[in-house]
This record gives sequence, C-alpha cells and structure tokens, in this order.
Amino acid sequence: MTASLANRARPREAARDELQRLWDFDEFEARLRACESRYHIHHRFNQRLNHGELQPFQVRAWVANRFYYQVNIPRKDAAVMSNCDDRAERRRWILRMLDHDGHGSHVGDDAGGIESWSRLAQAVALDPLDLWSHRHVQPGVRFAVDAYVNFARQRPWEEAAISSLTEMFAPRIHADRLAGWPTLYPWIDVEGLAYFRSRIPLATRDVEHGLEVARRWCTTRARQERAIAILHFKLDILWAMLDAIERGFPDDMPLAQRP
Ligand SMILES: O=C(O)c1cc(C(=O)O)c2c(n1)C(=O)C(=O)c1cc(C(=O)O)[nH]c1-2
Repeated sequence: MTASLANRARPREAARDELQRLWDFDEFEARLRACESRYHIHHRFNQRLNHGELQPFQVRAWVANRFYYQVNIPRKDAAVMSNCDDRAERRRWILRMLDHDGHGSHVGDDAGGIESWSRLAQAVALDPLDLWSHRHVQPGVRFAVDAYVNFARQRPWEEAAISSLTEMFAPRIHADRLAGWPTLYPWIDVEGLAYFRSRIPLATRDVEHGLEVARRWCTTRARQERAIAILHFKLDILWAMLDAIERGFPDDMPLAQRP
C-alpha cells in the first residue's frame, strides 16, 4: 500500500475501533440511564395523571389496566428464574416474586404488591370484580405485558434482568404520585397509596442487582449495545401501555362505558 493510501485507511480503522470499543462501566451505566428520556414518566397520559387532570373514571381505568402488569410481573420473574442455572442468583431473584405475591401468613404478614395494588383499586372505588376479571384491560395493554412475559421466557435470564432496569427510573414516578395525589385527587383515600411507597426501596435493590448482572454479562461492545436495545424494548412496552389506556378512555367516554 502506498503511504497516501495507508493514511486514508487510518481514520476508517480508528472509526471502526471506536465502534467496537467496550464502554467502561461508568459510561455504560450513563448510557443506560440516558434512556430515561423514553420513560413513560414523559407520556402525556402520565403527565395528565400526575398533574391532577384526569377524571375519576380515567384514574380507575389506569389502575385497572396497570393491574394486568402487576399480576404478570411475578410470572415474568418466575420465567427469569426458570432460565437461570445459578442457585445464588435464583435465591436473590425469588425475592422479586415474593414482593408481589406476598410471603404468606406463615412468614410475617407481608401481603405483597398485588394485594397492595388491590387496596389502591379500593381507594379509587374500582369494583373488585372489574379489577380481578381484567375486563377493562385494553388489547394493547395485554399485548404489551404479554410481550414482556414472553421475552423473559425466551431470552437468557441476563437479558431479562437487563429489561427490568426501567426500574432505575421508577422511584421518581412513585414519589411524584405520593407527593401530588393527596391534594390533586382528595377523593382517593391516601391509605391506598402505600403500594407506591413500598416500591421505592425495592426498586433500588432490584436496580443494584440488575446493574451487577449487566456489568458481568456485557463483556463486549455488541452486548452493551444489545443491553441498550433491550432497555428500549422495555421502555416501549411501558409507553405502549399508556398509549392504549389513553386511547381507550377518552375524556368524553360515554358514561355507561366508564369504569
Ligand atoms: O409505576 C410505575 O411506573 C412502575 C414502573 C415499573 C417499571 O419501570 O418497569 C415497575 C413498577 N412500577 C412496579 O411497580 C414494579 O413492581 C415493577 C417491576 C418491574 C420489572 O420490570 O420487573 N418494573 C416495575
């Protein structure tokens, strides 16, 4: 190769090297955290919810639809565990299932997140039959949640662990509800908000574990990029849920159809 050709190839090689360079963990984590801009906290329906702009039936609709997510989270976590061959990791992961399903009366009286969400439903005066039958759940919500469970069933458990990292952004959305709802929605019994309070420390613990898994598993730049793509996929699930809820329960919904 002539000298001038070699000089021209060098920037291309440098660019290729840059594309393959492993991000150090701080940079990788910063890139994961930068995905916050796609979090459903920025969705118009969530903004209306947290600014007190929704009518009671729309709050009930959100609670009813989100319940489908809540009941499927421990099924998703069971799928993650079924794909994990590491006993120490399973011992940690099982806590996520118990957080939602509860520990049962023989181990303290922690009723768990699903029960706690049903108290939220009570506080917003959602009929328990409507809650448990999922009769207000929109097709788009069902598809989105099912896609999350199926992802955890079909992919390596480390990928599923990474998909749970949207929880990095959840403490703020829970804190917003705790701070705003008592004055914005005085008709909601504040006892019903306990679920949101309970999730803040649990989400923080889950994220520490999830980041540990991501750090260990993402040993190549390709895997790091895959982790970002997985996080985008999960953010899309949460976003699609709110799209479906917003569309299904418009401000002028006929009275007879309102939850
Ligand atoms: O209210 C929310 O906005 C919100 C978001 C998320 C999330 O970001 O995935 C979770 C939760 N709540 C939540 O309560 C919860 O238990 C939970 C588990 C997971 C998960 O992916 O395993 N995400 C979330």
